[in-house]
Amino acid sequence: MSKKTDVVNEYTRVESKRGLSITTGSNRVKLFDRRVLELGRGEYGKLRSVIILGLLISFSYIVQGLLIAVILNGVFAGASLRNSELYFAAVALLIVLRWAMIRENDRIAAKTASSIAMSLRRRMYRKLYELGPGWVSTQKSGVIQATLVDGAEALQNYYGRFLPQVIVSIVAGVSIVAILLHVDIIIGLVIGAMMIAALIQPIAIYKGVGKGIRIWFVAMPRLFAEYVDNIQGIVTLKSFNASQKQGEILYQRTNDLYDAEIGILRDEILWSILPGLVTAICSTVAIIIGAIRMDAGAISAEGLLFVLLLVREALRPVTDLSQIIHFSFTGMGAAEGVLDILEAVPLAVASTRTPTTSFPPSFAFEGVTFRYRKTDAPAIDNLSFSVSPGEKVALVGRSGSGKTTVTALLMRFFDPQAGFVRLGGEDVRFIPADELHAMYSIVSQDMFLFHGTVRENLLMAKPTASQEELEQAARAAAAHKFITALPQGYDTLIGERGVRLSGGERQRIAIARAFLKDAPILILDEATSSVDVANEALIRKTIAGLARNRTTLIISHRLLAARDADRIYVLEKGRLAEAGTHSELVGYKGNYSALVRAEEACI
Ligand SMILES: Nc1ncnc2c1ncn2[C@@H]1O[C@H](COP(=O)(O)OP(=O)(O)OP(=O)(O)O)[C@@H](O)[C@H]1O
Repeated sequence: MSKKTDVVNEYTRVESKRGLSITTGSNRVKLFDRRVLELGRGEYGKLRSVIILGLLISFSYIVQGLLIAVILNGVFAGASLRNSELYFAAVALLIVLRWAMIRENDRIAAKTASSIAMSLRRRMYRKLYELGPGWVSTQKSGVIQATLVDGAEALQNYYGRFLPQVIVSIVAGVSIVAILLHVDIIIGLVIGAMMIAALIQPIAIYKGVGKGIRIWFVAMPRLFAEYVDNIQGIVTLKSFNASQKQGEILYQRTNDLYDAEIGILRDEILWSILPGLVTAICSTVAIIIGAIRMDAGAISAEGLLFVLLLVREALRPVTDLSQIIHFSFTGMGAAEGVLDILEAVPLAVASTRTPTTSFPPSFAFEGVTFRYRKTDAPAIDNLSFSVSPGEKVALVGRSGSGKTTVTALLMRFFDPQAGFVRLGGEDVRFIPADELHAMYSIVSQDMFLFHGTVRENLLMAKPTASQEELEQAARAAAAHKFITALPQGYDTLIGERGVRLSGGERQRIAIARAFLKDAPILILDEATSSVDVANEALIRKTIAGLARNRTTLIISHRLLAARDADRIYVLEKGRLAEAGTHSELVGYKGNYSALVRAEEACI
């Protein structure tokens, strides 16, 4: 498949997913869309000052035209220029006032536009948080970033500049036509019709530009996502010497973007020539019609003068609008990505039932079946198991057997297609997300440390913790010693993803966070997988302390970690294959004992 076909197909796929008219081949012109207008509902209050100033600026041009017509009428009537001094002063004052209003309008419009972008980003961020890791994991992080940054920026101009100008142009245009109709009905009608024609011409070339911009909004996030992937995976790329192949993909994505941009540029050149041409044609037609009407005795010479001065002003709102109409194309292109996020449906809102009556709580899966996507084989298949309050249970099984998916369902990042996940006997769907998440402390193989100090990363688990509490948790996690050896101790910056710490050190900070959170259920998902043998012994000891008085779920494909559990559940392709203690399962000679033999053979 050629590169260009590829991006167009991707574009078509995205468009068709969104049910846009463009895939039907109709290329329907859209400068407004109900969903996009509704999306900006919270922002419209901010536009009031921009619209009022815009109208004042437009009306200042009309009044200026009227004043000049009066002055010129006086001159033609043989009156002394001295009689017009007041009018000259009024024109000068108008020009100064308008200059001040234009400056103020630019300032307010820029401020309003960036406040809209900020507000859209906040809304998207809140929505992403509400959608949670389940939804986010189905998207490319680069695409989300591009939508948050570029999508919001394109829409800020749509709401902050294009929409106010539409209102100003309509009100000013209609007012001028009303005045012209009052002077002469034929001239009013002709100028009105020409104004509509002048407005339609940029929309007519929307077909090309609009589609180009929409393609750009597919090509750009794809390129961005590719860059993010490559930067995040730079170590892997280097170690596999795969940078050339990835470079070719990047080159292709850049070319897609280049093609889209060249297409837009080509249409834009045509579009930038047209407004001037249309203004010249309209003015000429107005002169001809005005002369004909004067010849027919319908209007006076003064009336014609007034009409000619007003025609220029009649076209100003239209040309002002043509100059920024591209904001509507980019806005509509960007809106789709923003709407994808804001209209995504989160899991149904929970009621406010109390999660559990006993501490530590029990939890259970009852006939749970879950597929990540409709067509996928189930990751969890009719799974039932329970964990009693304070019990330490291990979930083991081969890679891909569904262990981590069990955690995701417990945390309600996804809802199962069948069955129930219960916490303290309560269906997790009825427990408010905050309360549900407060029940778990998770230590997993890939704990995320944010760019910030050790202290900030620890406080995430308990923002009100004192230094003493931090140190107590760090000691319990065998982390205090290495933290104090860092250049600034607890105030040491540990960088994005904690890159300045070793895997074992990161893991111990994650365990300290779990100590601080002090939640009644502890989930250990391959908690010791990224540490060396000496550290593993240390961490296993700290984890044993952490598990005391908590309901604990140990997820591991290494059986050493599961050996001491009160009960072991063995998963096989998302189903429960065996259950029992270590000695019972070894004696049973099923999957578990096969895993034990395999592990012993490796050692
Ligand atoms: N986000 C996802 N989208 C689609 N399929 C997924 C996703 N995450 C996991 N799967 C699939 O679901 C199944 C269970 O995966 P899961 O990560 O729960 O297994 P696991 O037992 O924890 O594996 P491991 O021990 O390797 O971590 C696998 O077939 C996996 O490919």
